[in-house]
Amino acid sequence: MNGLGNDFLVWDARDEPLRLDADVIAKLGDRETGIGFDQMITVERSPSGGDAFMRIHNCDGTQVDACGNATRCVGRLLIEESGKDFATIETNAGLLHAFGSKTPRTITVDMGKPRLEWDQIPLAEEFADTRAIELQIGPIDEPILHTPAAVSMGNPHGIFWVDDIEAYDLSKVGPLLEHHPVFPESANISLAHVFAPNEIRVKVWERGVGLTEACGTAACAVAVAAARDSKAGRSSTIHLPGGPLQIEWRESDDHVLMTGPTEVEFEGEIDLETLQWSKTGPGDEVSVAGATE
Ligand SMILES: N[C@H](CCC[C@H](N)C(=O)O)C(=O)O
Repeated sequence: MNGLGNDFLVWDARDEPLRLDADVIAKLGDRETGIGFDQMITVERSPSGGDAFMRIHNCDGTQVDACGNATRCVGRLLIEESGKDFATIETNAGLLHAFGSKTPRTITVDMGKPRLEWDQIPLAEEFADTRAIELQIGPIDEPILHTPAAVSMGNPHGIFWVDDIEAYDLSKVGPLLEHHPVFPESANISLAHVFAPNEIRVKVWERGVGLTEACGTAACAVAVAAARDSKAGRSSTIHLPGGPLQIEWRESDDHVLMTGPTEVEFEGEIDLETLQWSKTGPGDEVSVAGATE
């Protein structure tokens, strides 16, 4: 499945628990020799009353606690399976609620509250104001990127405000920033440009993955960082390379709502001994226009 091109292997392990070690996940995630994905999502029985538990591994095999685009995809599967118009998904970052919409395959997820304190991101130092922390790369007198905002949506994000997201080689500076010592658990890195009222262009270097077409938690983090710093209102459209996500940082309860599309690319099966895999079923039918609805 994918959400705006951020793609996932979604494994239903509710009947038969699945335990894969990091190097098997990395092998499956390899786009040359494996199936290829940004994250592996394992859907498990929820021990505490959710419709399911969602386990997330980046394609480097690291387990992480939040993945917005995948939450929409799992939400869609659970909603279609149950016939209800909502689903509750338990994650290590908390219980999330997914809601269907009148547009097929478009799902809204309540991603919960952003974490904004230095030790919640987490950051290695006690920054009083996480809207702009001391961090820069490049020549001291002419830094390439500097003073990012820091937000957690259950995973760490560093957000650099720029005037042109294409003016930087994110594949080069991304890894430096992802593993910068100021982020003790590394971080997902976004370049963000507010190009119109409540319209923000974003490009993401994802922790444990690299450049992706989209990142739902980054979209949430950028929208919150912009609102906190009066660069946008509490509702904004985040334009990622793979397409737009609508984000609302709700005033009443501080929750962040993310709305966007989902797509099933194909169904398949994998022999876990040989890691051979094959397609066994189609994905979403593609509309005449060639784009999925
Ligand atoms: N693509 C995911 C984010 C994965 C974050 C992961 N790269 C991490 O290490 O936190 C999303 O849609 O939110």
